[in-house]
Amino acid sequence: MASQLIREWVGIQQFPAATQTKLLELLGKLKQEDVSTLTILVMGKGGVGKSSTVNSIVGERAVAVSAFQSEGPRPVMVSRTRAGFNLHIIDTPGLIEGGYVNFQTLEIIKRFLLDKTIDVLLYVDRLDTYRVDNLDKQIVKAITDSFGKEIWKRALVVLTHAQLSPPDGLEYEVFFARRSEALLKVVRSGAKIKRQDTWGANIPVVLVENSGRCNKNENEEKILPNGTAWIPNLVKTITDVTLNGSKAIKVDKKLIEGPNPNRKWKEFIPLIFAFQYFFIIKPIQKAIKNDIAREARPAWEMRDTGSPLRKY
Ligand SMILES: Nc1nc2c(ncn2[C@@H]2O[C@H](COP(=O)(O)OP(=O)(O)OP(=O)(O)O)[C@@H](O)[C@H]2O)c(=O)[nH]1
Repeated sequence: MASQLIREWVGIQQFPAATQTKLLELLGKLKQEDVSTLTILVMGKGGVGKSSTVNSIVGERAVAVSAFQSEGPRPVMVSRTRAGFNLHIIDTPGLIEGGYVNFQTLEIIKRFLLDKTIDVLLYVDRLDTYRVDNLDKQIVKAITDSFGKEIWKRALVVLTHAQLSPPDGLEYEVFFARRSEALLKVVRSGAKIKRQDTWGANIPVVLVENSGRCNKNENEEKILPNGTAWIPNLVKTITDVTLNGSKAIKVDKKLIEGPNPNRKWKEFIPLIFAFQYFFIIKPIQKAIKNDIAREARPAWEMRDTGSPLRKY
């Protein structure tokens, strides 16, 4: 990815001054930590606001947004550069079709990602959905089977449509906490993150409101109902995940064409059984046989008992 081919990140200038300052600070923090390129992968169901979130981050209409199923060519990578910092955001098609995970779409995404390194995964869903179901778990499982469980160390859950009035008179923060916990539970279970993997409890959940009708604060920044300016908050969380010490996910041929990255050790199971049989079980059996052969049989065992059950 030669930097001279990347378009200047002009969209940043359309953010209000307060947002621009915070974003430039965060980019400065990344550069300080020697991170000058960031590749963000955006995944989730169809129509949840993936493309809109990409556009919100770059500050321009870089990818097509549609209320109906998107027909634009995707996956697509939006690349922008600013003061020596390169930002790549990969928007992907929805992973569900006809009520099932579309594995063909997943294959297309994987091939598109070949030789790229995923720094951060944005797993997008909506805040204003009240239930999680098996399909949510299936998507998480499909992502995990494709890129390995480790991708969730580099993930944040993004909830769009965040400007809502919660149902049943629930307070906003209570509703947000419940929705987050329900989704995180699905993520932990779909990705088979164990209880002892404490990082699984710390996958951040971030709120987003892509609508043009989003409320603003006195600095003209788009805010959530709880007053948070959400664009700097989203970019700050992306920065935190990038710098959390876990490894970025390199998508190479082995990852794409090889076995499920979560099951690579399972291939060795027959070998382990063979090893146990030839080097542990067999020698023990031999030792027992030798022992029996060496043991002198007691005289009473050799005697004819004269039992009526004896066969001739
Ligand atoms: N009110 C509101 N509408 C949103 C938000 N995000 C997206 N939308 C709308 O939801 C619809 C779908 O948004 P997209 O960004 O195209 O969703 P997507 O996940 O990329 O959809 P696919 O292309 O089908 O995968 C569009 O009409 C958007 O305007 C949001 O945060 N709030």
